[in-house]
Amino acid sequence: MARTIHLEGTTLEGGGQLLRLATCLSTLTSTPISITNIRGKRSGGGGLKAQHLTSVQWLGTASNARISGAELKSKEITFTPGSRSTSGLKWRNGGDVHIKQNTPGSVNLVLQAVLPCMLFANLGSEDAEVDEKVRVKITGGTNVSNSPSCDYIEQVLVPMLSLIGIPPIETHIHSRGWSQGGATLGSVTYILTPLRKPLPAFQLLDRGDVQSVRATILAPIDTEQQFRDELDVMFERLEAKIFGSREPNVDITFEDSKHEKRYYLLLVATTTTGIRLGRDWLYDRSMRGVKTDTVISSIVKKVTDDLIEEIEHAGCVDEHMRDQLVVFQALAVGKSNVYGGKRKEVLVEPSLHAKTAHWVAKEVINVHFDDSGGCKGLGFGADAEGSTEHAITENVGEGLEKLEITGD
Ligand SMILES: Nc1ncnc2c1ncn2[C@@H]1O[C@H](COP(=O)(O)OP(=O)(O)OP(=O)(O)O)[C@@H](O)[C@H]1O
Repeated sequence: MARTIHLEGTTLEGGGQLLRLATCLSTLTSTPISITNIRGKRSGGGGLKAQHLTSVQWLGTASNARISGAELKSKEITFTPGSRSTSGLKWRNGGDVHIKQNTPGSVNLVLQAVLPCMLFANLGSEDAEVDEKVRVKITGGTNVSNSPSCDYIEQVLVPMLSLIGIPPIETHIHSRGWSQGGATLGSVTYILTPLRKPLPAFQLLDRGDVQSVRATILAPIDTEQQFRDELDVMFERLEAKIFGSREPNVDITFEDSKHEKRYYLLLVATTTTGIRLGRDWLYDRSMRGVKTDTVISSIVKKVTDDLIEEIEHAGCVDEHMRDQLVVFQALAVGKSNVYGGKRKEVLVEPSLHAKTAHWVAKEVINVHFDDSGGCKGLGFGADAEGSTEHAITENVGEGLEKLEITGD
């Protein structure tokens, strides 16, 4: 049995992402891990919330893991996946999966934890029904502060994953789940195709020019015109900064959020090389008491300012995408490079989330990220032709198709 790798949960960002990435890599590579002081840098004492517990339990069931400490508020877990040569990974690709939370915990943070497992798990398995698509329905929050929204996943993450060689993923939002304006549960189904071959190294080095911008507004219906007007004025003012000498191409869509406290704006720039840069904002507590007019103009200003910053550094990833690609760099075959851009001639530093992901990948699977964002990946599945190292059994894990976590 491999030695258990210990991770201190207060390291760097010290939030839930450390736990998600560590358990995901542990599951795929059958590496036992323990984590102490989980989410130790978060207010309220840290520990597992429903969203984190959901991910850990799904991955634990998929890998037939022995887990201790998997309960709400727990600050410490050990996660020992079953050895592949004996029990194998129980997750078999294909079919329907429903992961249900009864709180509006971010569905996309659950997706962040389970997606690499669903994409990579069957590499090297001779029996794998690799042609079968996986339809994963996740219940919870679709628009939650400090996490990717479903709109961001659909318009930014999925196209970026396609660029690096992941088969296209369909997004079907059935209903919105909000963390603002009273807790509301929503659900979304992602339809994905598991990888047939190890993921080759990828190079995201050429940003290209911005050729279009899409604005997605979710807000009370009576604010539609004001939102559109504010955006029109803003785009006119910033035209040269966004499009340079190109013809401006802006598309605005509006959806009624059906609640006076639910405002969300996402701006996505698409470049000539297919790169997507996204920035968004969800109305939150910090804006309570602020008048509607001011709410709208502040959101429009904040999100456009953030997008301009992303455009000006000329890198191939926005701040949030950078850490979300780390797991794919870490598992790919060969050295993948992701250019993060420059500010005042100096390379943009990886965010704390990205640095944390680099650290977790180094600790759990011993891959190293250099200062410019390059990483020679593990080559997951590349040595598995005919071997059992990354192969899995045919069994479908009991309980994987339907997982329900209750509690806060
Ligand atoms: N606006 C956003 N758009 C896209 N992705 C985002 C956005 N905000 C945060 N993220 C991503 O969501 C993840 C958040 O990780 P983090 O550890 O902060 O989450 P968490 O599980 O909610 O933890 P905690 O509750 O401990 O903060 C990161 O991958 C980050 O890049």
